[in-house]
Amino acid sequence: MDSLEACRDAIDAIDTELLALINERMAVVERVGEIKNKSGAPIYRPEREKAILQRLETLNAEQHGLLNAGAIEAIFLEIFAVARNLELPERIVYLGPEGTFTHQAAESRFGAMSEYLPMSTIAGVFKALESGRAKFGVVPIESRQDGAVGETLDLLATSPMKIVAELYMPIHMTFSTKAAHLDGIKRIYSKDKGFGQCRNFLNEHGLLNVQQIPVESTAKAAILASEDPEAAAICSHIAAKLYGVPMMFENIEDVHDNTTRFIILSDFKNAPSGQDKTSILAKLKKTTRAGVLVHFLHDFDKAKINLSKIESRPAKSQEGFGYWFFIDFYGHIDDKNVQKILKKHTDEVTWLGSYVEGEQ
Ligand SMILES: O=C(O)C(=O)C[C@]1(C(=O)O)C=C[C@@H](O)C=C1
Repeated sequence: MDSLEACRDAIDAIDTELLALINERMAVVERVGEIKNKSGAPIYRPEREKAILQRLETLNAEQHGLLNAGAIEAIFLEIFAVARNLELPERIVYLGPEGTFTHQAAESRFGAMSEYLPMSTIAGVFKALESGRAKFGVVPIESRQDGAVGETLDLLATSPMKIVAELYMPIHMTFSTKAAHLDGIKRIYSKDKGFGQCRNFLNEHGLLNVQQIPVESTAKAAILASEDPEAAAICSHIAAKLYGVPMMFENIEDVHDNTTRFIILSDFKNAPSGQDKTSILAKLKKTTRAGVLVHFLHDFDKAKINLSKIESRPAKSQEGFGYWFFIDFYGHIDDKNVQKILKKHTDEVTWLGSYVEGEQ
């Protein structure tokens, strides 16, 4: 096969086989959809998708395939997204507008074929889910640099929606503007966290004294900057491109491996995958009494359960000043040792979801 033409003929022949195989797979998927729709079982099964990816990655390594794990994931995540759509088209609501990092996160999991509904606030995402306007919701929950997204935690505390998946995405910011020079810029728009993540850049470019206007999202910042030549936006690459704002500087974030953790919300419980995390909210009684939290955490130690995170938030509905604790740990709600703890603290703990641990 030394000519370009011969190579292309070979590719065409392989693509014909691939297409037939993918269609064959989708016919089986359609059958799965019928079975699930009869029983009302959830369509999205992150633990099954994880198992498929792991099996294929192992197989690929044994066969010394040319694809790396990232490539296998990219191809198959899109296949899963198409498959889910075939089983039952489901709408995904996310913190918009179009072009937010959350939009990017949602697309990475639900593919190009799904129907998306952008909301301008995190509360709007929860509302759309609770009213049944969408099956899945995607919101940010924490950033490596700025910590927790308080609004998401507060809404998790009161919503019946559960976390069904988590995903980590690297965050790169641009400084985008229609102005020709930096000194023509009178205001900068971004999400509040956007300013925090680019403090060094703003300082180095003498922009700390320029008015900073926090808006709901980095995409909204790009829209505003697209309408105002005296403004700039700290926003994503996608948003700058989508709204036609030239990028003056790219990758302006202080920490280049800045990552945001997103959660996917829905109304079902995942089956255990063997590599799960669980999120709970602990409203411990009498938080002013010494040792309450220590005693609670000691139960995890005794049960040999590792915590991955603990975050305290001022309680919203307790008398006086109290705290709620958002805790993530390794394990699934159905695990025996987890059940034991949850039963012991049944009136203090709210289960927020068990889901496959995301790759960082
Ligand atoms: O196995 C299932 O439950 C399916 O629905 C099939 C399938 C797939 O394409 O392999 C699709 C969606 C689920 O999220 C997991 C796997």
